[in-house]
Amino acid sequence: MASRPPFETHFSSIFGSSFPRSTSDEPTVQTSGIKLPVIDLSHLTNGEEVTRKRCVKQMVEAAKEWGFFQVVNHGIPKEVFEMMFREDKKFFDRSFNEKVREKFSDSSKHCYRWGNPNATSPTQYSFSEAFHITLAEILSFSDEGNNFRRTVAMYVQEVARVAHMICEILGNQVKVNSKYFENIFALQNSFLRLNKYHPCVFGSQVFGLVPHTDTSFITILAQDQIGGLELKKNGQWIGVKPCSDALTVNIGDMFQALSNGVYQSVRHRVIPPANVERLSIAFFICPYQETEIEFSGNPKKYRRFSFREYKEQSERDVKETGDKVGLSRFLI
Ligand SMILES: O=C(O)CCC(=O)C(=O)O
Ligand SMILES: [Fe+2]
Repeated sequence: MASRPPFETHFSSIFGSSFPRSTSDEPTVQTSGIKLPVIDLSHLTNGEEVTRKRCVKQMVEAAKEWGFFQVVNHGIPKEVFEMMFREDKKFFDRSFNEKVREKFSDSSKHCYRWGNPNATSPTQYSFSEAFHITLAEILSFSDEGNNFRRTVAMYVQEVARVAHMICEILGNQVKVNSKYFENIFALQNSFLRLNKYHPCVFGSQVFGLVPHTDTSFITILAQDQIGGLELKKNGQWIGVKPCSDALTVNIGDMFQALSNGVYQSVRHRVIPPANVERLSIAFFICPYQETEIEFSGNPKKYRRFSFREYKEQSERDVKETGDKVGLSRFLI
């Protein structure tokens, strides 16, 4: 049984096989000569105070200027990634029918996505499949005869430690109470998204994942060595080169709001691979539905809102416009 979703048939049934080329999202890609900041996390724990301060400064500057950075020496053993990617591959290798049919729990009806059934233009279509797991759901998985649950739980524990450290450091610089993230890090509303990207026969106008910002506080991404992630900086799309042993961290909308716009939740997208498949694993640190997001200083750039309100507004906007309007809706 084939594991690949029927992207081509689906895409052609919506748009036909020859569609007008769109110019709505610039294809400019600059990959050479620009390097994402790399933060060595061992400097936070092993170094002298001056080294630690320098490291914090680098991270804060990266969050302000890029909204993206890579972290190395994060202390997560290589085997943890190897095991997680093995389970990830096994999940996507199941037959397409099984993936569509599978319901892991009542609250996860939309846990498996492929393509985009609501796309009204080719540029809104993602040539990828994704599996969302909220951390609360992990415990409800059965682990009969496979290691999926155990591996995900182990992976999350490791990545959460790194995420917590980064959130606290970044929060500290923008007046966020040091206890703030302790509560969030019960992690029940954070989630993991496994992404699988497929080569696309329709050319470079179709994305692996459409341009978007993340709704999270931060997102921590592990990716294989294929590449394709791009971020927008000064109006240009820049490729994020995979770097073995590094995790990619990006600021999401919640941290942009909490920091009064100091940290940047930057648009990013994925270009489909040419003739191989690509896997990535994104861990989204999110508040609880009721958590109120508000900068604690003055003047405030955004009005106070709850995470639930933000998500509901985004869902309405996506339905009506095909895109999330995002934080500009909450400007004062
Ligand atoms: O796969 C990637 O490189 C990026 C994934 C991503 O942006 C997301 O899942 O929100
Ligand atoms: Fe993203």
